[in-house]
Amino acid sequence: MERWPHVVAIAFPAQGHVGPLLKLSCQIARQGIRVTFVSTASVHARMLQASGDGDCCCWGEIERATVLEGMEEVKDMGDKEEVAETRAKVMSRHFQELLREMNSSRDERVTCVVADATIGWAFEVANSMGIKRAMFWPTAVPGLVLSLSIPRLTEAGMIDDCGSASKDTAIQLSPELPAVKATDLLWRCPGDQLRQAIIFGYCMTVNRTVRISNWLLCNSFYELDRATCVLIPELLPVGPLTSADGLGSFWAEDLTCLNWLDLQPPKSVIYAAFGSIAAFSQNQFEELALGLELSGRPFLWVVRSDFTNEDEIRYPDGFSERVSDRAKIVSWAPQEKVLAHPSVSCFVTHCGWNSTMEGISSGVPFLCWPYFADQFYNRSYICDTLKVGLELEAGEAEIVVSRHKIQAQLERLLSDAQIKENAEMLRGMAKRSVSEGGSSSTNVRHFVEQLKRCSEAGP
Ligand SMILES: O=c1ccn([C@@H]2O[C@H](COP(=O)(O)OP(=O)(O)O[C@H]3O[C@H](CO)[C@@H](O)[C@H](O)[C@H]3O)[C@@H](O)[C@H]2O)c(=O)[nH]1
Repeated sequence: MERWPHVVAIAFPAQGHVGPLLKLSCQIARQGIRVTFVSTASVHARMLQASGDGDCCCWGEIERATVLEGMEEVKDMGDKEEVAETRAKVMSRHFQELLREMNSSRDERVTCVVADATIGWAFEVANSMGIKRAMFWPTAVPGLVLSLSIPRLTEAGMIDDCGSASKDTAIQLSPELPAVKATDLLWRCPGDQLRQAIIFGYCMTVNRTVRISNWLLCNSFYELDRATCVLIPELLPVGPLTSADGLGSFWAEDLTCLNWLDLQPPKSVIYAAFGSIAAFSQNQFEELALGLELSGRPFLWVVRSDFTNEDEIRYPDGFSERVSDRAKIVSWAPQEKVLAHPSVSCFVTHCGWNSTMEGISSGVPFLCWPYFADQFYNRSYICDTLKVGLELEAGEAEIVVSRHKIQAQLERLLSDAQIKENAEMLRGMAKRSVSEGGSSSTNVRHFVEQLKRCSEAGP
């Protein structure tokens, strides 16, 4: 019987995880691999609804399958740990059933499970069924090295059982990389110990996941992360994972902002967007609004309906009228297209890794305002290592950043010629890595070739 490789991809059910894995899935599918993308029914429904006509170009090339949310079995919705554990248990059980069903009802057996590193259970399931495993690391590569170092750091007393470190801690992952500060630990969630415990728990499973994985993939490119890649030689950077067609978006993109951008002068617009999770206090939201106003420049601001901790979005008095001739506010933007637009001058960001890679791909300088977890490390990476941005926030969620600080940092950023030059250089490197023969596209090709060989060899 003729075999074709069949990859089953599954991500943690959140925008920042589903998006990049779906983009990778599409690349693999375009190279002749059969791909089934697995998520929860609600995630699939959101993506389909967001793409308007119920479909977007890549879905034609990949199949969809669903696993249960796990929410059905959660007893106490207020207990975040219980929610996380129950969901993992239920999803894992259903994922196993799904794989069994696929293996029994198709001519081709599943060749490989490609899964996000945050769902260690998917690797356990695939391992127990003798299916090959590719781990996808969704954030900055040094974060992977940091996660792999947890046992050593705990043993040396540098971090405690909750992943916290004393203020003056500096973790040297490699002589080539700046030391990781206590405030930049991947799992750090200021003011939310429970969330930190959950993320630290995910990071602790990474050692095991790496051990049982046949491939390690990440959303970066070799030239960007050379110093870290030498620490994990088997790592295959396959990024930046981008797609300009809104693939995998959970919200409908407001395309009117592209027409608005067309009307603005080149490199004039401040783009402010904080990913899919970050939520501001009302006070902080107002300072941001007033800081953008004080900049005196045109701005495009993404304000999700759940962007503040209040029931509804409330702008400062008179704000909307005062900025109406130079502001565009949308609830979800076609971010990659926006960042690539010639009118955009800089990116005010929470430093989510996808936003970081998308900003790097477009050569925009960053004004960094991290909110939780890997975003603190990404901020330092952007500002201190890559030198393509400035920071805005001191690292504690409860500290309000004033409108004047926002205005001052925007001015500094936009007049910094070196940052612009560095950003432009990275843009070129990112573009080369994904073009024909570039490091990332070669890595994807090698991965695909190996999958094809595996499938020829059989299970
Ligand atoms: O108006 C918008 C705003 C965002 N996006 C997209 O949404 C994604 C957001 O991803 P990311 O920047 O990584 O932010 P989060 O949604 O916050 O992602 C979570 O997942 C990431 C990957 O693990 C982590 O780096 C983050 O800290 C974590 O919060 C990106 O692809 C953006 O292009 C849009 O398309 N339109």
